[in-house]
Amino acid sequence: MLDQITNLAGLLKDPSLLETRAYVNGTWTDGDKGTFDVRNPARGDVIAEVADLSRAQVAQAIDAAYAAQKDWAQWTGKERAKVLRKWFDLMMENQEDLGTILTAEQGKPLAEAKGEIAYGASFIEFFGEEAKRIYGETIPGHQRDKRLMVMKQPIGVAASITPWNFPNAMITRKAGPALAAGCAFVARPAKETPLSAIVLAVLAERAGIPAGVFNVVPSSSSSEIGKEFCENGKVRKLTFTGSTEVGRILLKQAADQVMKCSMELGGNAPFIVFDDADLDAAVEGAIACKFRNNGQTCVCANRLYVQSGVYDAFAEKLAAAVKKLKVGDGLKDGTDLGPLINPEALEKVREHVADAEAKGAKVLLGSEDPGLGGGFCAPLIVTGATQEMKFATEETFGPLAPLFRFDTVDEVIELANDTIFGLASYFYAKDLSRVYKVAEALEYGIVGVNTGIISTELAPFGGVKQSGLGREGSHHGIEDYLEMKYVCLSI
Ligand SMILES: NC(=O)c1ccc[n+]([C@@H]2O[C@H](COP(=O)([O-])OP(=O)(O)OC[C@H]3O[C@@H](n4cnc5c(N)ncnc54)[C@H](O)[C@@H]3O)[C@@H](O)[C@H]2O)c1
Ligand SMILES: O=C[C@H](O)CS(=O)(=O)O
Repeated sequence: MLDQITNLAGLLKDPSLLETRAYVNGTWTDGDKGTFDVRNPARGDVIAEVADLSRAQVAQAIDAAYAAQKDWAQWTGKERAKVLRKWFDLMMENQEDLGTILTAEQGKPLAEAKGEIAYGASFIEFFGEEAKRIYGETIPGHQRDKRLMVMKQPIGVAASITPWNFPNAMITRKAGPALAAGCAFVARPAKETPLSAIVLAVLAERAGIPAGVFNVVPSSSSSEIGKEFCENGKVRKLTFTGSTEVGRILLKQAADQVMKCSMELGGNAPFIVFDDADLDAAVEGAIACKFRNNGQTCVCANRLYVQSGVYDAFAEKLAAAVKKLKVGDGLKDGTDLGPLINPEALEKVREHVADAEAKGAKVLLGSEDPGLGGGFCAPLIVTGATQEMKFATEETFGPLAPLFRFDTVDEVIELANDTIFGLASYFYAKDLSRVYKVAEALEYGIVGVNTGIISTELAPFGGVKQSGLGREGSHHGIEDYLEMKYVCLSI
């Protein structure tokens, strides 16, 4: 039987990091709607009661951000860089506690949670440095008395809506460039995982980020808060990470104000193993890519295409590796796979397996129940997968690896691109000509070649087709929070 978390603060080196109120204009604030429960997905027990803000309170946070942004934009890039560096330092000094809070509310193994804290903090570090490099330009005039300039200026108030699967990094990947650019930020985290967002505000306050510049507005309501973000005239930027379905809703709502939007949406990643691949490396990459966060990432392999000549060998090697994965409580040492976020997520995995079996697939591994109850699921491998099965077009978002067979390069490119999504893709091959041609032919924003992990703050992360708009990370990432102003000077 799994232990209950009866006192989350008692698990922390610094219990004061566990805050449950909202952070608005530098003030810790209760919710007009009372509180909502945050549950640990491993056990289902309530670990915190968090302030439930009303739409009116969120409007007040937007007002505060609008007022604070004027002064924040006057800070030099170097001054902003200094407080962002302090924020980064505090995240890393408290990495263990932030990881424990994250695992308690999201379920992922503590080692992964601590890894997310470092990954999330890296965006604050990187964009703090970029704050000093927001360059304009001068352009030779079109007439002798004209001097042309381009200025880069902060867009204003940025409103953020983020998912539960990376409750730290999906916020910092936005707040980093936003604050570095001189914007103010209002974050509405997922109701499943608000604690990781709130503790970012605790550390922002300690770092000296001015009141009103970074605000966290937890709420059990999602659509009402989304409408406030889209309809409030003081919001200049909507930055969303989540499903394509919700992204569409928000884009339609934001259209009324022609609001600038960044969209990091759903995926359906192909993972292709060619017959000249290093199979052991491909298995290692498939484990990392498919089962990170229990398959609950936007860039997880959703479809594994294996060339006929190596299909059986790859399936055998993958099964041997998957059998070693330990399912259990994320707070316990040695756990590789925690629980899924909720019972509905487990049901979707079961639905995809049942659909595949009904259409002729075979469950190679993972049919047994891990016997832990709750949202725990044994990692699964299915063989005989075909494009007619649900997981060919829908994100499974769970620990299910369907193996598709293919014969030719042209065939697998067509299969891999046969989706409305275009976020991440992966393939393993050695022939240089094949590597270059396949990387060019895949219709995705991200291509991993001989690797299953592509995530870094140094690179532009984002999708094409219905996987999103814009990029997060890299020097490109700050452009989404800047406006370009052309000045024509007559002398
Ligand atoms: N591209 C990326 O970087 C990226 C990263 C992580 C997750 N995702 C995607 O997110 C999805 C999983 O996360 P999820 O289940 O939280 O997604 P979701 O779209 O259901 O929810 C995302 C956020 O939007 C909020 N929301 C839901 N409906 C809303 C509405 N009508 N108006 C305003 N806000 C609303 C939710 O409360 C949550 O905070 C997957 O599709 C995954 O691929 C994408
Ligand atoms: O779920 C999607 C995140 O963007 C995952 S990561 O950025 O690859 O860690």
